[in-house]
Amino acid sequence: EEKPVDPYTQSNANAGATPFTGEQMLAAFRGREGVARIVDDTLDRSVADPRLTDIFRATDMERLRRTLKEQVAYLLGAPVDYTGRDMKTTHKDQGINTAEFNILVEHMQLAMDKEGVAYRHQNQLLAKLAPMKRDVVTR
Ligand code: HEM
Repeated sequence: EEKPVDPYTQSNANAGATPFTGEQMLAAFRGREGVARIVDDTLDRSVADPRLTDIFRATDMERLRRTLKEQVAYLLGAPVDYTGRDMKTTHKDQGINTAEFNILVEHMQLAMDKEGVAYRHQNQLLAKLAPMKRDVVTR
């Protein structure tokens, strides 16, 4: 069961970028089921990584898995709303540095490889996520 969070205004703008148009990108990620597998695998790898374990110690993983799946599906053009918080509010007290940001991206690349997502499509998603670094990295 998810833990309650402080009230916030729900908006797709909280996803931090505008989605791809058309159905091609979502198809390249094997649809919402592929996205779910990629997010679960990325988070499994991240939580198990001794370089990141401490960061996720207090995290409601059930909520993170749900909202990250929504966010990625939304950005890939799926007809779904992102119901999570914005990237700046979410990460402001996490103390994440650039090295840790890059490690999580590497885990996501491995997860996308495992799902069989072509590099061209992987890079298109990563290019959309990259500018969020300024809201995620605080030290
Ligand atoms: C562009 C990259 C990233 C995206 C798109 C992203 C996305 C998200 C989302 C959607 C949430 C949940 C929002 C909510 O609860 O409403 C979240 C929370 C969180 N993220 Fe990220 N994240 C990114 C990078 C990172 C990195 C690099 C780390 C650590 C290495 C990280 C650690 C966390 C933690 C610990 C939480 C839970 C915060 C809490 O417990 O309140 N994130 N992230």
